[in-house]
Amino acid sequence: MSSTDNKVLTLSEVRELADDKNKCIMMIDNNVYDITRFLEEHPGGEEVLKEQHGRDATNAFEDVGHSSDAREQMKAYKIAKLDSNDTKNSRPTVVDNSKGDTRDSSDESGSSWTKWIIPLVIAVAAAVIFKLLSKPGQDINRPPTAI
Ligand code: HEM
Repeated sequence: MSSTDNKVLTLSEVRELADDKNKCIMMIDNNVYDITRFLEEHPGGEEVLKEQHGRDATNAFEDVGHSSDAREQMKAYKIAKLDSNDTKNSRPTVVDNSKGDTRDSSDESGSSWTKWIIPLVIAVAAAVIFKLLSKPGQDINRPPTAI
């Protein structure tokens, strides 16, 4: 855990930070990043990042389909979380899974397991039904036992 884990910035504080045009500050998924140091290293180039300065770059970031390596890398540039009062307004174009709920990103793990649990249940049910149906013709070979 880094010291930035507990830091929270409001949208106006982020905007103040972004007044410094020599920096590159952006919000992705309700976290605030200072990626000034990363500009030159970014495989996608500096320009695309500079365009997002002071903005919510969640959509732009997701549209590229960044690798898990990229997601790992970005943690090093996180400076704070976005204040939960500001999370809705800052990402108006993002499809909001939490229906306006502004709890933190631990919600996401909740929604991701639901994606595979339904197919899993269906697969298990199908396997059980298949097993029941394919039991070698017990009823045919074995006469009913007299009581
Ligand atoms: C801290 C934030 C970011 C990090 C750490 C990061 C990192 C990376 C990395 C490692 C790659 C190489 C491909 C991959 O591994 O996915 C990449 C490619 C790229 N990134 Fe980013 N990125 C960040 C933010 C952004 C943003 C906000 C945008 C869009 C505005 C963007 C646009 C691109 C583009 C266009 C590519 C090139 C994709 C390609 O050539 O296939 N990145 N980024």
